[in-house]
Amino acid sequence: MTTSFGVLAGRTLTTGHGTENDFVLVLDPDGELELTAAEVAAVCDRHAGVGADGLIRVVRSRALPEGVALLAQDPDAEWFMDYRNADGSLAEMCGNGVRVFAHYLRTTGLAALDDGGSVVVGTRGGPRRVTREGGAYTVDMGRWAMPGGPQAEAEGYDVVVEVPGLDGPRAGLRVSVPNPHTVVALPDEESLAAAQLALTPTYDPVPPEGTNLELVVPLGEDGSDGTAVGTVRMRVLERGVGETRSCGTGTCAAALAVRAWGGAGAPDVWRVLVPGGEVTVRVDGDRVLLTGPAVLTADVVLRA
Ligand SMILES: N[C@@H](CCC[C@H](N)C(=O)O)C(=O)O
Repeated sequence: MTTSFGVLAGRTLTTGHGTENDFVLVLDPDGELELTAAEVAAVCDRHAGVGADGLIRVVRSRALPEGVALLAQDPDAEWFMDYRNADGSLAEMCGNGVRVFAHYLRTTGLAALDDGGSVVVGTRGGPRRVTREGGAYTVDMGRWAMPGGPQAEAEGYDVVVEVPGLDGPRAGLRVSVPNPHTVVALPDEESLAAAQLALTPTYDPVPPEGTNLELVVPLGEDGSDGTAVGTVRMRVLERGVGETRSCGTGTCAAALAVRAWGGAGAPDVWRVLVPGGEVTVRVDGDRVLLTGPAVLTADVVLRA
């Protein structure tokens, strides 16, 4: 198959990851690049391209119609994260990507971001403030929601999911942050390992915008320093990608679902263990915050 990088041919891209959820970043400050889904998919292809879970275009908000609308909400959102999944589809938000985006702005000098400092990043899900603390990044991920409403939250599920490799259908809880997630609890790590995420799960009802799927095993709580902290292990099947080694919005969804299942008194702070590392999720009322690392790995020039 011939791979065409199209308008990206000849460009220098930067690669990076957050807990091994990996991205290619392309700088397009004035919004001159009209990317097609095929071009994004060609670059993200792990055999014929650079390889990544997603592509992030780094563009000034004022250069995009959706960015201009966002600047009316938050004039500090100078830069916009134009996020595409590996198959070229658009997504509302990427929790690992927005940390890598902030780290890219800092590393390239496009934004001053000292320790303790912060930057507002425009996304399709709204403006997101990212704060650098001790080398890690904390993202105010904004308001979360459970599309099934209070009834689903109280009952703990609003969708039935069949996952290949697991014995029988499972109850899932939908969470929006604001991209769509479905969280399914499993009893133990053996079941988590048995799930065949290379095969396609089925959902009833079928989520209209598609969904990311998080399989989680709650691992208990620890209150040693006075604040209860829960721990959960997670695997994720990302919409538009496949199984990835982490998903930031997915870790928020996982923590929110496990917290709902725990009922009153469940911790607000969760360590979420993913194949690519660990992040911390803190629920603050109707908002959720995500803390984790961000790494840049290489600059690569695409051949024409
Ligand atoms: N990996 C991201 C989520 C990327 C978008 C997702 N695949 C979707 O289509 O909603 C994250 O870290 O949140």
